[in-house]
Parts: sequence; C-alpha cells; structure tokens
Amino acid sequence: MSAAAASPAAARGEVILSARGLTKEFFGFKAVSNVDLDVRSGTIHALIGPNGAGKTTVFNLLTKFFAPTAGTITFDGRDITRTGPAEVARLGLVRSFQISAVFPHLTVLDNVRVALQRPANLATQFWRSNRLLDRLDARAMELIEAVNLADSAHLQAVELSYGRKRALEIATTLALDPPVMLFDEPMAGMGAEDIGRISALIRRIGEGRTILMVEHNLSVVADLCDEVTVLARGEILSQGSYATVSADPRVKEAYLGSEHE
Ligand SMILES: Nc1ncnc2c1ncn2[C@@H]1O[C@H](COP(=O)(O)OP(=O)(O)OP(=O)(O)O)[C@@H](O)[C@H]1O
Repeated sequence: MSAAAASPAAARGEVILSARGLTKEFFGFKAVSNVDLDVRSGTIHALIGPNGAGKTTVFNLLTKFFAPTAGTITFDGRDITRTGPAEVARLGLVRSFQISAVFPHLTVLDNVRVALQRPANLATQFWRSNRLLDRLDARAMELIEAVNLADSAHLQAVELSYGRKRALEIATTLALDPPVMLFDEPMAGMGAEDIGRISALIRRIGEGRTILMVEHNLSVVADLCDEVTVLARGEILSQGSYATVSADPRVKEAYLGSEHE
C-alpha cells in the first residue's frame, strides 16, 4: 500500500513551486499584484508581511483555492494555473489544516487511519485483508509517533489540547506523504510551549520535503525558515534569508507603518 503523492522531479535546491506575475483583484482592488515567487525544493520558505499584505491571498492562489486574475503558477515543471485544488493535492502540493479535517469524536488513531485510507480509496477494501489492515495500523502508529502523540493515540480528538490537535492535523496531512506542504499560520492561537513543539515538528517534517508557510511570528520564522518573502500591499518588498530581509529598511518601514495604522 502506498499513500504517497507523486515524487517530484525537482532535485533538492531546484525550484519546485513558482509564480510569475501573480495577480488577484477583488472588485477592482489588487490584493496581490505581479508577484514572482520561487520556492526551492527541500527548503522551509516563509511568506511574511504586515496585516493585509496579501499573504493569505497568495497562499490561496498557490493552493488553487482562488483563481488568479493574471499570472501563472508552475509546480514541479507543470503549469498548474488552471488545475483544481484536489488535483494539485494529488500531484503532491498539499495544504495542511484546511484539507485535513479532523473528526472530533474519533480517536487519534482512527483519525490517522481514515487519512491513510483516503488516497488509495482503501475505505471500501481494507477489511478484505488482515495483512493490509496490519500495515495500515503500523503506518498510522508511525505517523502518530512522528508527531509525538503516541500517549494520546486512544483519546478522542476533542479531548486534545489545541497544540496536540494541530499535531494530529499534521499527522493526517503527513498520511498523504506530500513532497510539498503549505501551512497557513501554523502557530496561530498557540502558547509558547506549543509553539516550540510545533516548530520542532515542522523542522523535522521539513527534512526531505519542501514547506511554504504564512507566519506572523517572526521569531518562529527566524528560527525555522531558510528563505523569506516579504509582502506589503500585495507586492513583494524583499526576499532572502531572515537576516537579509530583517535588515532591509523597506521591511522595517512596512512593519512600523502597519503598527501605526
Ligand atoms: N475575498 C476577498 N474579497 C475582497 N477583498 C479581499 C478578499 N480577501 C482578501 N481581501 C483583501 O485583500 C487584501 C489582502 O488580504 P490578505 O488576507 O491576503 O492579507 P494577509 O497578508 O493574509 O493579512 P493578515 O495578516 O491580516 O491575515 C486585504 O486588503 C483584504 O481586505
């Protein structure tokens, strides 16, 4: 049984996801304007910027939840500008949290089992073979251990703390084994302890895959991300390492300006 998404052709360090001239207008207002973005395979890449900068809109464009007004998006050498979100997920570009709905009254183990059965349509056939079922359970426990939830495997999702629920959501996304994972504010609403745990988890799952995340918490970005793209008013303001962009006077000004708005 393989739940794995297609393996990417892009080698580590090569561009795996890119946008050119990406633009999104809402009723004539340009939320995203002419964005060129390259995400390299094997990196953790952050999209940051002050409130209203267009981060979530770019995220929704890249994951195909929005259609662009103009521009193109390429994933692993393939033009996905007109490809739907389910198809891009199948190609290996998977957005965490929104796609991986957690069933509150199923246990952690059953939630991960369901996620594992989804891609291969095993829900209708797994009962046929005990061997298949055993393999499914073994893989589910591996994923649960990978996100440090082994001690909660038999708890219902609803009983988990917020940080642990996020870890479960990550496990259900990992069930698809996506080469590229996108996170929209993974640390939102978390306390310091959970932020530390989820950061460590994202760093671990980033080994051997590509991660693009929208994140407000700049110390998380500084700690975790290899590459940072700063957006302001729908346009790219600066790109590079965290050290580079944080030293950029335009970035400082954009953040300061937003505090006074
Ligand atoms: N569906 C929509 N209809 C109209 N305007 C929208 C829509 N979605 C976003 N916008 C506008 O586009 C701009 C960019 O919004 P977006 O949510 O992408 O920014 P953001 O950088 O993610 O902000 P935040 O950090 O506050 O979440 C904002 O001015 C917002 O009001």
